[in-house]
Amino acid sequence: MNTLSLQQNITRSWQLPFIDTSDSTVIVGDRSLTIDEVVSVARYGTRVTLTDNADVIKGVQASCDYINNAVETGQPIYGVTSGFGGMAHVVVSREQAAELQTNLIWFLKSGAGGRLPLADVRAAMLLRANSHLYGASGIRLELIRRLETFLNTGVTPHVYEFGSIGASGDLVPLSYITGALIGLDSSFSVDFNGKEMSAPTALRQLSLPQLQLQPKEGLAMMNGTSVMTGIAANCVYDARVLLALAMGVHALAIQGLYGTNQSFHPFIHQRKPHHGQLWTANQMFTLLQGSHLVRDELDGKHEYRGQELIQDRYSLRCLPQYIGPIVDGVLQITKQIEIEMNSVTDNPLIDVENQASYHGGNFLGQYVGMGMDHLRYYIGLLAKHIDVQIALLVSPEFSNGLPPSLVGNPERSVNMGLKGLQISGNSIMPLLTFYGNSLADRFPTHAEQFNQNINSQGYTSATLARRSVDIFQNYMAIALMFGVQAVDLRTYKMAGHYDARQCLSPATVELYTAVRQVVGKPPSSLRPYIWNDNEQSLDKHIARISADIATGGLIVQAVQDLLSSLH
Ligand SMILES: N[C@@H](Cc1ccc([N+](=O)[O-])cc1)C(=O)O
Repeated sequence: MNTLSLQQNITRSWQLPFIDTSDSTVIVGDRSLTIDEVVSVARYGTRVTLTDNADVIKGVQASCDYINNAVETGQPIYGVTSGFGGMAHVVVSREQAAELQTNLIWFLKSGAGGRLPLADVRAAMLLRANSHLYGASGIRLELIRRLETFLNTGVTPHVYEFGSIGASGDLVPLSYITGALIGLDSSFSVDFNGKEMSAPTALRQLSLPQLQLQPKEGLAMMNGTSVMTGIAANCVYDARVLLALAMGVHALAIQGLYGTNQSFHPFIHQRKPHHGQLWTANQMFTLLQGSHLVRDELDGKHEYRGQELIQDRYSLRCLPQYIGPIVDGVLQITKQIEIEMNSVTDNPLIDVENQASYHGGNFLGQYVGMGMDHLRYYIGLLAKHIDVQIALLVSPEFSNGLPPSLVGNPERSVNMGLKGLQISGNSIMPLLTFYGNSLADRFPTHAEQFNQNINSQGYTSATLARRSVDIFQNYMAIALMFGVQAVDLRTYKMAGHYDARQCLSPATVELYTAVRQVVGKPPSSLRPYIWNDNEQSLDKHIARISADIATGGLIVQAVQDLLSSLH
């Protein structure tokens, strides 16, 4: 594997500086964080403010008081007055209780591989602060405030891409965040708005002192699902954008193929009313409304069409039945990740009201592991569907008469059209279905002296989802290029010119125009998007479109209605 390009990919979503000059703020601690809020903080630097709810602040302090009292009175509590994991039988004295926490950072400092994207680490810090504000963790407000400061000043600890089995949550990744937060040692490093430096140096620049952890604080910081959940939140956001774009691509392909709108008739779908199927049919119905490039057969009529089939092939006709379960699945994952984001994920948990603490396992990231396994699986299924649509578009026997490989200028007989683009897409699609394989079921049974003997692999599943989303953005770029060229060529067949804006449905014009703008080729009645092969670099177009998708640019804005209806 080319590690350099992998490394570049891993760091692709870095956005610097992480400082938003607008006055919008995300409040943390009200137990209602959304994925959109996580993304706005993680990627676009929206400021964070800890809640000023007095009960919340009191609860945080009360959980610390409970721990201090337990240590003073010598009560046996896991990870406070005992050793960790499979060594939980070891008794830890009051005098060693603080050192136990710092030592936890040291022995967990064992990450490997490349670095997580900064935006994923920022999401993790936000979620860790949110979790701690429930007042069930025994961690000082001062430490939680430090997470707020890091986020608002653009200080992001370096975290490795390997190291967590997603069972005790993300022990190893969170040890890097914790070490940096307290400035434990110069071997902990951070990114300070684009500058690499040691954590103690960053603290000095922020005029913050190094901190000594108190009993339970190390465990509270490191025992949790916040890193995998942060990555997952960013990936779910991206996957929802890609799902909306897939709908847009299909709407372009159906118009390029001169498909019928009849298959999206509400009568059909009300008779099989799965939520996702209804959503998909309804959205496609709207996306095609008013188009001059579809067979308008909503009245229930159908005609013999010579050598063409009387009804469309399955990739068009069964689109709602195929995409429907994917929509339902993505919605389910969204709900589960948002619950995980607003959860307390450490152990033990302190019940201040009843002056008790409970040993449990909220750190097990199975919802994230399975959720990210499923997300990658759904991405693979979406890619497979787009692949067959492209295959129809390039084959005259299936395309209702488009030129082979969507050649623009047939007079130049060396033109081969989008042949290379299809091959490139064909190299990506199998990878996406491959990434759809599950990881949660492949776990080490003996992990950590058999203590963590059931584990989610949620962290690695989430980093794979990040990779799958990145690759899918490239594939989506290719699909959009096919869609745009196809509707131009269909427009020529129907209207004798190449400006598809005049024939497309109103709901797809914006997407079409956004793609033409992003690649720097405005629509024209005289030429389709691709006329001669040697007049553009297709690779540059792929790069521009996928960068626009990754950063929520014009192309994403063009499917905003679809996105906001996805619930
Ligand atoms: N998540 C573990 C805590 C833990 C287990 C193991 C380790 N460790 O490093 O082996 C650390 C912390 C629990 O609460 O039981």
